[in-house]
Amino acid sequence: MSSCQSLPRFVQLAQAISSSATQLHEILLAKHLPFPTFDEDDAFQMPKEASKVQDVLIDAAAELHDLLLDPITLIHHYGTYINMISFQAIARFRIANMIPANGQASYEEVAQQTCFTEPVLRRMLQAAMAMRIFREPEPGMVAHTKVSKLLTDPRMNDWLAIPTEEGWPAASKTVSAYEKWPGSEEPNESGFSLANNTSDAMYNCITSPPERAQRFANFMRVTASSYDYDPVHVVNNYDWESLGAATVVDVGGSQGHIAIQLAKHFSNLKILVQDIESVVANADSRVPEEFKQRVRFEAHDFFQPQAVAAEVFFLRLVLHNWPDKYAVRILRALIPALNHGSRVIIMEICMKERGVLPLWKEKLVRKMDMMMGVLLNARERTFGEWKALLTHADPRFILKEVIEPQNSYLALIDIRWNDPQSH
Ligand SMILES: C[S@@+](CC[C@H](N)C(=O)[O-])C[C@H]1O[C@@H](n2cnc3c(N)ncnc32)[C@H](O)[C@@H]1O
Repeated sequence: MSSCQSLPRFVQLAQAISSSATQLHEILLAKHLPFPTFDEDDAFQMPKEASKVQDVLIDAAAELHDLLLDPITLIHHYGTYINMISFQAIARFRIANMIPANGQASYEEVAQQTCFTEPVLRRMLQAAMAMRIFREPEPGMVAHTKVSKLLTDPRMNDWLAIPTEEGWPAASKTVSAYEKWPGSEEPNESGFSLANNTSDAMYNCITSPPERAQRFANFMRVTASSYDYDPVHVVNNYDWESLGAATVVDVGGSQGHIAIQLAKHFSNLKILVQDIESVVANADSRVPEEFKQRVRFEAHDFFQPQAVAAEVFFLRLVLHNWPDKYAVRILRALIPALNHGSRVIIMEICMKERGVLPLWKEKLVRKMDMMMGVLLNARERTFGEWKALLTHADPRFILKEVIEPQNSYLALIDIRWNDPQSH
């Protein structure tokens, strides 16, 4: 865009969109891939080679959109609380399942399966249609788009239910929580705690009733299945091979989804997954027979001193759930098991300064950061904040390298324990 500085910004943006759209078209043609549509059976997936073009297209189109709005309409556009009403209705009543695949249902038929009158239901769904969720193939009728079709999967519906049933009430109390507990480092002093009128932190509160726990588990499963969180980034972006016959402790490793992938790709590795009792209780049954010798589970509270000797302690998506005071405790609890040169690998978002990421990705990362605050009074951290956290926990934690896989928000932060006195 630098060659056309004299042109007004909206023209520069339109030109960037035009040339990037041509590039994307050529990539898709060359690879015989389908073009994106909103059709319910749409099979489009952005090829990895097109990710730079995708960044330019989305950011330029969004900037053009924002640029052409007046300020009040712009604020109105980003004030998304109204959108949550349709999302909540759709998720709570499982409305996506009321529309037949490749068919249609009338507003009246759908309304009869909910608590809404037909006019209210129609308003809810027409607001959703403005966001590409459902469509009106003819007056009075509702059909799927690719977005609403996705929600027919019960796990995807739960994925939508968590922001509406848990996140939205908690978000509305978050400013009040920061006001009530300024500078708090307690996970139970959050918008979530206020919204639920509880002194429990989110993870303790969300375990009952069972349907609530199941809904949250499904939300986590869907989130973990997105490409950004794919275990492939753990496998491909660290030199596990060079560790030889090493033991890796996956601290807070849930039911072993990362451990199984490590065992599958690195036959010399043994992985011990530690998590809370209820999580690891039956986890062994999920491990394929061929890996059972090398993937084991242990109930261990990561605030208690680590007792297992290992070459590597791996913590993925653990510390971002905790305010600094607790993250420091989790790191210090590893110290009894660390020898000079032991590795601690943290896999987390490493927040960038503003403007480094394409804006559409920065928006997603900043939402994740805000969500950690809303739910757990926690946060995502920048490189500088990770470094400061480690030094605060103990200056013998030496940050060696930050590895940033392509197409993943999660970086691998490679740390060595530096204490020649330890064995
Ligand atoms: C966000 S999940 C991350 C799971 C996994 N590491 C991954 O990358 O998908 C955080 C994990 O920390 C576990 N956890 C929470 N409190 C814990 C504690 N006190 N001791 C051990 N694990 C805990 C949770 O059960 C959960 O599995």
